[in-house]
Amino acid sequence: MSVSLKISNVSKVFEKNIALNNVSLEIQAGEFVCLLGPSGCGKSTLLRLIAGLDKPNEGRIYINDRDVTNLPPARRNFGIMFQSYALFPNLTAYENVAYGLRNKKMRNQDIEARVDRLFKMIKLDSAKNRLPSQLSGGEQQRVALARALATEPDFLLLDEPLSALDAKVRISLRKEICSIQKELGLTTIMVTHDQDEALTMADRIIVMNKSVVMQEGTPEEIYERPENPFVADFIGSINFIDSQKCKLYNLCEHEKAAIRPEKIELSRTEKETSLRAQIREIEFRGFYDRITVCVSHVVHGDMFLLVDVPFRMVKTMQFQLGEMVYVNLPREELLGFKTA
Ligand SMILES: Nc1ncnc2c1ncn2[C@@H]1O[C@H](COP(=O)(O)OP(=O)(O)OP(=O)(O)O)[C@@H](O)[C@H]1O
Repeated sequence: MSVSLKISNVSKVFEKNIALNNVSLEIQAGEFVCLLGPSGCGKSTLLRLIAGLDKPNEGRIYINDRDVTNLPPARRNFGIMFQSYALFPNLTAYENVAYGLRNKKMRNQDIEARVDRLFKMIKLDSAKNRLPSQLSGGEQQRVALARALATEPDFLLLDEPLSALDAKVRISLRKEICSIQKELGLTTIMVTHDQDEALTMADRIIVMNKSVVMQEGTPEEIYERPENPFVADFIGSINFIDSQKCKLYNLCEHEKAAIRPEKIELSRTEKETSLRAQIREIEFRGFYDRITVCVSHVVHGDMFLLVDVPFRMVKTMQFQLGEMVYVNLPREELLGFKTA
């Protein structure tokens, strides 16, 4: 069974350090939510409170509308997976997964059936009898996932589960975790500071900074409509344009505008709204080039913009360093913010 979770006005203080400041969240049954934010913003603390490994100073935590704020971790029925694989080194992969079930005094044949099913799910059937030291990092993390799922938890907590793995393994495990989560319909909360991970895996992202929630929404909402400069800057790349330049170039009425590098158009032909700019830097990024252009003004100085040009256009246009070009900032792609 999958459960809903509710965090209501939760604060946590460590001595004089405020780790969480009046945080409220609702997570639906079966939802995959990512807590995303820079180091020290309070993500892991929130996860620990949900698990019951720590208690909030203020606020309540509910599982399926039942107040569990004072319930010990063992009675909250969650599975958890950490960054460090944390497998028992002296037990085989199989016994690591079976461990929680043996503790529950489940019958041997039932344990066998369930553990076999889990090894099929993580596609590691052939490595069941190996010790953790005989498994790669990615394989160990898959065993850790199977172990977290073995007791059929009501929800799954993942604390940076992929950050110790190399890039390729990380990407394939992202997909595996997502498909297993969807297959089981299991409410899942994952802590990460990796924006790509959150954007590709989550149904909903909760962006945190300095102990508070800055914005929550689907990956598309967070990326396309960030509500404040912090979120705009933390997720993806972005150019900020100050109010003086906004007015000077007739861009928008806001105090601060922002535009993502891939939304800016670079060309050799002038448009009514385009600005003259010089190419100052070309950085090869594989499937696109990141080009830095400079729009100069004799009185108001330089405005540097990052522009992402897709690979095919790079090939046909052959932009050169130092070349004068036109940049167009489509008005509908400009995000406007009030400065604090
Ligand atoms: N047991 C503790 N004692 C004192 N301060 C703590 C404790 N745990 C966390 N903190 C502080 O609370 C704040 C939030 O920490 P937390 O671990 O939740 O951040 P985080 O977002 O998970 O960071 P990271 O991505 O680096 O793990 C930090 O300032 C941290 O130093």
